[in-house]
Amino acid sequence: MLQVKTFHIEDKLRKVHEEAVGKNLSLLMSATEKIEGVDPLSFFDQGKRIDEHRHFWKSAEEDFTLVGIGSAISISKEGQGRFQETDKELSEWRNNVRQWNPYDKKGTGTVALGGFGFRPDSTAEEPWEEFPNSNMTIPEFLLTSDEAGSFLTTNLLIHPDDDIEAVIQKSEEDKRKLCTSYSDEHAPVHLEKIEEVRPEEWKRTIAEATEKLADGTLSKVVLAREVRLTFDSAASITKVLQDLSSMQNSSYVFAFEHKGAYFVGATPERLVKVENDELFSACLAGTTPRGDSEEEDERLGCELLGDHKNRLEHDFVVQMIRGAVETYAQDVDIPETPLLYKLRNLQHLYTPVRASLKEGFSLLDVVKDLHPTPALGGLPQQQAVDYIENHELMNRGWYAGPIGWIDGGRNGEFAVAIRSALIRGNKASLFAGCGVVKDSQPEAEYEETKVKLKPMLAVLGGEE
Ligand SMILES: C=C(O[C@@H]1C=C(C(=O)O)C=C[C@H]1O)C(=O)O
Repeated sequence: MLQVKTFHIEDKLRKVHEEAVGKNLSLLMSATEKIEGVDPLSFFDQGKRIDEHRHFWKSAEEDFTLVGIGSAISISKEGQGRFQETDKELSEWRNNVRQWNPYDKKGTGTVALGGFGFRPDSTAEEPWEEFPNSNMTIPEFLLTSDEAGSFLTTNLLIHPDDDIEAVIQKSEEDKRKLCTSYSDEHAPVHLEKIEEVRPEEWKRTIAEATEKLADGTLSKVVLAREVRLTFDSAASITKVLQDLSSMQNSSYVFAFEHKGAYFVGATPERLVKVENDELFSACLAGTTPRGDSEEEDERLGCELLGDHKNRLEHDFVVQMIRGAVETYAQDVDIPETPLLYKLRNLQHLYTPVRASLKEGFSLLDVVKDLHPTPALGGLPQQQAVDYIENHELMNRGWYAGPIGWIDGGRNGEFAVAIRSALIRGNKASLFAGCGVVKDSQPEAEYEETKVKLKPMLAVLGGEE
């Protein structure tokens, strides 16, 4: 067992409980301590002994991991106001928190992790029955790891009628379990069946969309499809996260658990990040495969940079993101021409966005206006979203929605939940989509989605 240095928070808990009794009010307590020798994946794995509500987040560009176990505060909203209502409720809890956090570290303390479904109004349709429309959770136990070390935050909602000694004992036991390194073997799954959901019909929807696009009502629409897998046994999410982390460079690796179902993936696409009031977004649209040799890879990259159809798809995203960011930020810096963003199986056109967040706005304000960008929805936004609702052959649920975290100090990051799968026991649904413009070819788009499915397929027993 690893030796973990922790400070004890008993006295703090007793003090908060006394106050809760005195005021006859539930109070949120948050205490952050520095710990050593805890591996984030092990912490996640051990979390299943404590609560079936776990979150995992690894940043794409830096060594920064968050793991949340259990929930002190869980906020689920739906409808057009879901981002702002979530923001408001989080602020109310944070304004009233009894907090001990001697570290000035982003991603510690009352961090909320979670995500929002693609549509504001979608209900729990198959296969998303376990997932609320949106959920942001302040976990009971949060591990924050970066190159400077690891921090453990305990967030507990203390009620006046709690048996505080029992609460103290349980939280100490839970922490001990979480900080014990895992010994279980995590075997890969064996794939028994792959079922593409109506591939020929999907290609026909692409052809129909190009007709609609040719008449000018829509400029771009993103259409996705689903592939269903069956395994010989339940998939180990720890193993899936481990493999995604080692195989997928430049990608956010994530898992969100709700009632035994897991939304897992490795997405390359940042929606927006705010750190020290600096705002970063990214335009990612336009796709080609990686080459087998260096020369071929370079040739494919050059062709992508010069390809009219892909540049058009990409420019729609740049224009829209610029407009949304300018509302909330100043000194907006967006290069004129895109770069290449190279992943293991694919390369994308990529334009980074940098700006300064204006005072008085929060990360979720920006998320509300950015989502969905034309990289996931289309243009004009509402017509494209309605077109998707009426024509796509699957329920998006959280696929292509914003997922991420936000702390109490205006720092946080949201990515777009693509290259993802919903896993439940020995079954999984994988999702992948592509931007359709008037010149798109159904067969080429089908092939593109096949490559986009590879990262998840490869860690679920399929071929890469
Ligand atoms: C919709 C997806 O990817 C999006 C579509 C892209 C494209 O059409 O070129 C590229 C990156 C993503 O913005 C997906 O992977 O499911």
